[in-house]
Amino acid sequence: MLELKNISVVFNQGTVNEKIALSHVNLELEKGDFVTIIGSNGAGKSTLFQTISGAVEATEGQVILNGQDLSHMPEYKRSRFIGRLFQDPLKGTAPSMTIEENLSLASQRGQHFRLTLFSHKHKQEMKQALAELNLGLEERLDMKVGTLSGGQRQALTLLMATYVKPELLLLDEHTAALDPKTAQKVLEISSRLVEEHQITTLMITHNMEDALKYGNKTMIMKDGQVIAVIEGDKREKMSVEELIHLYSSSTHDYNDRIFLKQ
Ligand SMILES: Nc1ncnc2c1ncn2[C@@H]1O[C@H](COP(=O)(O)OP(=O)(O)OP(=O)(O)O)[C@@H](O)[C@H]1O
Repeated sequence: MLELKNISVVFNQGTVNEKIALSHVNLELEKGDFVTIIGSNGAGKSTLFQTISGAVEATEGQVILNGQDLSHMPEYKRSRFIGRLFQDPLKGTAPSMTIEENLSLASQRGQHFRLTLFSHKHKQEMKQALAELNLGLEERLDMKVGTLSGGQRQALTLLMATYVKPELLLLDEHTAALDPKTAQKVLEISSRLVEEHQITTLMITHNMEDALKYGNKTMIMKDGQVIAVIEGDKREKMSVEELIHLYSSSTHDYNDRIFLKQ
């Protein structure tokens, strides 16, 4: 489904500022896999997402999705079938447009955008999808998105990213800027949407509990490399303490956000 073949990313190659952000990363995912990614600061997690989404071109290696080599495809073309959410709830939605207008744009992913409002049937479908978020947004279609709270906005962004099912969804610490209660709610919505629609998903998190609670695989990164992928029985039985132990053997940076949170 998603194959990363020997991906390396070197920034400022050949200069004094040369930085190897990813080094020979290999990964093979099945359709519907939901992988949580943890790793110390600077491990290369965001660079990995940048490389998959096309914001950064790999220095070496290939990104293959459903058999198609995306390595040289520009980011805007990949965005037709790769959804991405960021930490900042302000990204991903248009604040001066209404909820309905934002969802109208999301429903046209991969087509030429036209700002058309929904037919009655589509409106009902949209209301149903909003109702499933359980945030009361289905009664506020005319509300400007800029007036929503961070959690509501991130849940809406999530709905928009999955409204037309993407082939791959990248969640880049998308709940890190929310308060803990709202973060859990948005994570639960994420997990439900991903499972319902069987969307292959990668999620970066600094929360070890969430890394084990959500998804079916957990990947640990260090110094630009994938050092472990935990899955199956081993993952089922793994406690947060064991994961922290495994993780801590990969980093000695005790200013790392994971340690500061425990
Ligand atoms: N555009 C860039 N130019 C030069 N170096 C970069 C660039 N982007 C990232 N890096 C470096 O590459 C390494 C990996 O960075 P990356 O942001 O991918 O790590 P991360 O695992 O997402 O870290 P964090 O958890 O702190 O966000 C870091 O050393 C970073 O400083």
